[in-house]
Amino acid sequence: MTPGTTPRPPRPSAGAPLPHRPGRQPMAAEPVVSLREATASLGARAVLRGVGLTVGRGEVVALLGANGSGKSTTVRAVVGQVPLTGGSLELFGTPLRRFRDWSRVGYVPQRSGATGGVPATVREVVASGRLSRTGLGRARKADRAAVDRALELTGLAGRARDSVEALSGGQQQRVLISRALAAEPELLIMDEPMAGVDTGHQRVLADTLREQVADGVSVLLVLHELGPLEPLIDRTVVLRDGLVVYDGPPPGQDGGDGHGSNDGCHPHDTTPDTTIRTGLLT
Ligand SMILES: Nc1ncnc2c1ncn2[C@@H]1O[C@H](COP(=O)(O)OP(=O)(O)OP(=O)(O)O)[C@@H](O)[C@H]1O
Repeated sequence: MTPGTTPRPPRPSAGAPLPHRPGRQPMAAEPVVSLREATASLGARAVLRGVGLTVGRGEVVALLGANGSGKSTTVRAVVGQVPLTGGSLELFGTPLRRFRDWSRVGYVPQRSGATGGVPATVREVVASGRLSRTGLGRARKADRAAVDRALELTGLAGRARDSVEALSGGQQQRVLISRALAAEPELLIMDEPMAGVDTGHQRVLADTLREQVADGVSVLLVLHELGPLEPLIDRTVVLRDGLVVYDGPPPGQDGGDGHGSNDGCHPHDTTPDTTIRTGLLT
């Protein structure tokens, strides 16, 4: 990704933590992610067939759906790793082709080794998340402090000097989350961040995410189940076969009519509960 050079704007103050946010409205501002009628192919397969997805400033959106429905491809398209064959994508109001400010975006890919086979310590991998801010320049005090904080937030401070290869799969996943947090992004995109993480650390990560959200960070998550993140989620978007089949409140936050709100962009033909369960279980 291209390191950004533009200084980031001041964040809104953190204020009180947000314990539960049913019915919370997205903040009025241009969306941080605006994907419209997106199509994309992998090999010969049309994987995204007209996906519309927005993430408002300060909003937490969960992307759900069955295996192969196109969730990872959608978020990979959002971070510029999968080219669109049609439709449009804007990040922070800027078309992707002109977007350079990647330090504003933290991305945790679907579970993969944290080192890519290169021997490195936990701290080195987490510090690499800072490169989008520092480039290849020397790490300054603020950079070192951001890395320390990212390590603490995921419970890895005590493992900072260890080789990543000596960590378990779930611990490596936490390294990748730390790496994304180290950049102090305004938009966090995480593809199944809880995969392989034990329940205790899932709660720690949920608390961490809650702090990020309270600090004004927008979040797009690929999830298979809402789990401990459920109270944080403003909106769920369900994909099926490369199309959005539901876009609205998560189950239990839909005001009781079972249909939730529709932003007019996406058809939804069944209740959130049914759709989400169907999306997850088919
Ligand atoms: N490199 C590839 N080449 C060809 N097809 C691919 C490739 N990667 C993914 N696909 C196909 O794209 C479709 C969507 O895959 P994607 O990984 O986006 O799904 P997903 O919803 O994230 O699934 P999961 O829940 O299993 O992670 C699948 O049918 C998959 O087979």
